[in-house]
Amino acid sequence: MESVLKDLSTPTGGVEDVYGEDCATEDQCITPWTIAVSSGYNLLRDPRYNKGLAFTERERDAHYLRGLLPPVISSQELQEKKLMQSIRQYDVPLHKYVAMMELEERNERLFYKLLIDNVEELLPIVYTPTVGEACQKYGSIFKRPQGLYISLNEKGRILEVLKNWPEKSIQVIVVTDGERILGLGDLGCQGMGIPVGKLALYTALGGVRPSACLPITIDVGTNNEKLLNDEFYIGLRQRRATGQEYYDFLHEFMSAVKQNYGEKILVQFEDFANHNAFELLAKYRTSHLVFNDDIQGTASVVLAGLIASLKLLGGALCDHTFLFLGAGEAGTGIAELIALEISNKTKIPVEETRKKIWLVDSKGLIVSGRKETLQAFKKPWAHEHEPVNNLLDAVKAVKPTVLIGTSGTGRTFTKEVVEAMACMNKRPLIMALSNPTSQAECTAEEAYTWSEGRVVFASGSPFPSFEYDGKLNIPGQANNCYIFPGFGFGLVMSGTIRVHDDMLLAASEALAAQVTEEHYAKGMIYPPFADIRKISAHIAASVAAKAYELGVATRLPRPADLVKYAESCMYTPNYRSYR
Ligand SMILES: O=C([O-])CC(=O)C(=O)O
Ligand SMILES: [Mg+2]
Repeated sequence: MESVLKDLSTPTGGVEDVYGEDCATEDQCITPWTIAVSSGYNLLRDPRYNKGLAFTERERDAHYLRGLLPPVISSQELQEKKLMQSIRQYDVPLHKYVAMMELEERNERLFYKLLIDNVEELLPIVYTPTVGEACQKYGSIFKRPQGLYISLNEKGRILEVLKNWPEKSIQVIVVTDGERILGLGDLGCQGMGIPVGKLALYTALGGVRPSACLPITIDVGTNNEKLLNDEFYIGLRQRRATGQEYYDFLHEFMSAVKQNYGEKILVQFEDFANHNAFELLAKYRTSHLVFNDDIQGTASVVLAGLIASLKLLGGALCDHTFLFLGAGEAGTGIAELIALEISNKTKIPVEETRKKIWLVDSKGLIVSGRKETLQAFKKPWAHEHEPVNNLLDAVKAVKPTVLIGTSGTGRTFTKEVVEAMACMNKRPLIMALSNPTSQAECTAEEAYTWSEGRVVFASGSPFPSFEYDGKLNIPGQANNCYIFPGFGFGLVMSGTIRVHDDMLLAASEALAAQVTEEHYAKGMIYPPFADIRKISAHIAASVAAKAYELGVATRLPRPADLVKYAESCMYTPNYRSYR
């Protein structure tokens, strides 16, 4: 076995063709792939094509289903109604999650139909916050593997592993190494719930075909002692590989992906730890189509909220002062995009526009005196100031109009902090972005109460509406899921080969433009999720337009109406008729 595998990974005759019959020379092994029409019992067990009781009489005859189903024929709408009823019967969100995952494995179109038609209700189940709990317990709830697992055991053979995935025309990969899952830390191999969840949203919110989506978890070990000692843990039982070993492995992965899928495959990095995320993005952004959701997606969604919020706060972006708690991927990513947007609008150099943006990390305000010991991604934010060692004092010193939490640590926007913001600003803007809900810097209720109803509030995970002094406040969900599905779809539909920061700005502006007067009246700075497919089409169109303008789009000629084109390319989950 060993020698065969070695031969396979270094083909001699057929160029770069590990399994293919066409190019392999006679001394090479090939895989006898077959393509078959699914019918009968197998058709009912193929989630892509199964329609359950919705198969028509004619289909039951033509596809050997007679007797395999009870006589009744249901519509997809009735199936949807039944499933929503059964999901609503579970009190525990994790049970709803498991029910949804089981549906995805049984009947893919019905899964997406439910998700699209009930997006506000089901997003918190298949996504934050419930997906966080699912990852923590992934080993116990694990039944059938989803996505592709690439562990250090596969070193030297990653291309082969990619070939084992049954779908060949992949357009989007979401990959994690599980080291920083939401604000929950290192969950190792169990981080798989995140790429799976993100890609479900690529399809439901963005319209990418499910078969074109590939979730991947790279397992280089975990430093989570609890998991290492958990008998149900599903990953490698070793501490994380680091340094050269880690980067070599990631490089093999990135090379194999490009070799297998070509130039136009989008790789979305998700929930990598700070110490790798910035480096990986910097390294691969010039050679691959890569997008870091935690740095760039979060930045784009927050900037959209800020642009929209100006209607409520007044002034232009350049008139505001920003303070962040948390100087990791999200914090510095958002800060940089704000600085870039202000610079573009005012023509002031970005080195200057950064000066209205301040960050606090675990050691206090980032100031020039700390420059020597700061990690590279924090250095641009080390402005002249005396040391300040806690958030409350930083608020008092910097006097921000906007306070943004990206620390991954819950309960850090205390009553004193919110009151200080409310004391200095008629309408303070506060964003508690850390996920899941347990890690939010404060709740919506706290923000509205402590500011006497004056705050404009948004959070990363959803909070319910809250009535203060007779007025209903609807908190925004400043989550990157507003952006990445439409953003990625825009790249895919235009055949774009590189991501440029201007595309992020285009996405922010497209999202902000979807907020209407009616929304503003309710204190909203994001449009409702119920409209997300339309929103995604607009984001996709703006991103594609920018890609064409920059000359990195390869789908030529450029469609004249990009919004219409986006809408026409989107996957819809309605059942298809079978001949
Ligand atoms: O997954 C989410 O809800 C947002 C996100 O990327 C993160 O928190 O890492
Ligand atoms: Mg993330």
